[in-house]
Amino acid sequence: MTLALKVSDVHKTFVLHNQNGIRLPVLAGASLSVAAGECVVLHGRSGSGKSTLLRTLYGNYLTDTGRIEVMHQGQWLDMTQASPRALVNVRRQTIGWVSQFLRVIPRISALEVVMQPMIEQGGERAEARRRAEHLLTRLNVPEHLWQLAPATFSGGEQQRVNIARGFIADYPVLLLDEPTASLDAANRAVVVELIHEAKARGAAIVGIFHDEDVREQVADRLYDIQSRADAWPVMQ
Ligand SMILES: Nc1ncnc2c1ncn2[C@@H]1O[C@H](COP(=O)(O)OP(=O)(O)OP(=O)(O)O)[C@@H](O)[C@H]1O
Repeated sequence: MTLALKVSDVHKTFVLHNQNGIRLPVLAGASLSVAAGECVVLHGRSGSGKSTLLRTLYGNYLTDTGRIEVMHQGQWLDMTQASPRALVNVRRQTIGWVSQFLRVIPRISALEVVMQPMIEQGGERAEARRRAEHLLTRLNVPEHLWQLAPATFSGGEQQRVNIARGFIADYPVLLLDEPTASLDAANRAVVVELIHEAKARGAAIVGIFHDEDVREQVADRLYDIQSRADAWPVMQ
């Protein structure tokens, strides 16, 4: 078993500075390891901290304590101590993020939006284009939309463009934040296939899936988040 991600004793408290400095303790000693080719699904009641943990793994939130080590270009790198420059490099080469929301870039065509992560990794344009077209076809994004900027696309079309963008590059680690939310059954099935293919090539995946059916199809194991808010009252 080759580990790709090691999370040790991560604590995270939100401090609401504009609300009298109220402290919201959310993560209390989160610890998990994820191997290459494995999909771990975050599990817990609403508000238990699933999104917080996923965002923390991507370096979006600072931690109070703990380590988040990722195997990056042959070496372990602690994301909690990484410089902004290292973080950018990790996100370009090692950790992919797929959510249901597309950050729309004005005037850039859907095809270019999807190709971009692979080109940033140093991929050939022709190969990136071939893969992007293949993914957009699989995700049922009509061909007449490919040359248009996705700003005017429907919510579901934008979501599928974003999924194609998230799966085009072969990231060693993938973080999936409800990528199937509000997709129809046919497109949900495509995303499940993409996840199986990513696992088969050795991606280590951490995801949140509210759809139980999808969860059962992709999860190798569940990681139960023991919410700190269950144990601690909100403190000032
Ligand atoms: N940026 C933030 N600032 C302050 N509090 C936050 C922030 N993000 C999340 N929280 C709080 O942290 C707690 C956990 O939220 P989080 O979104 O991680 O839960 P979740 O398990 O993903 O919930 P759901 O299943 O409903 O999406 C909640 O009480 C939420 O209010």
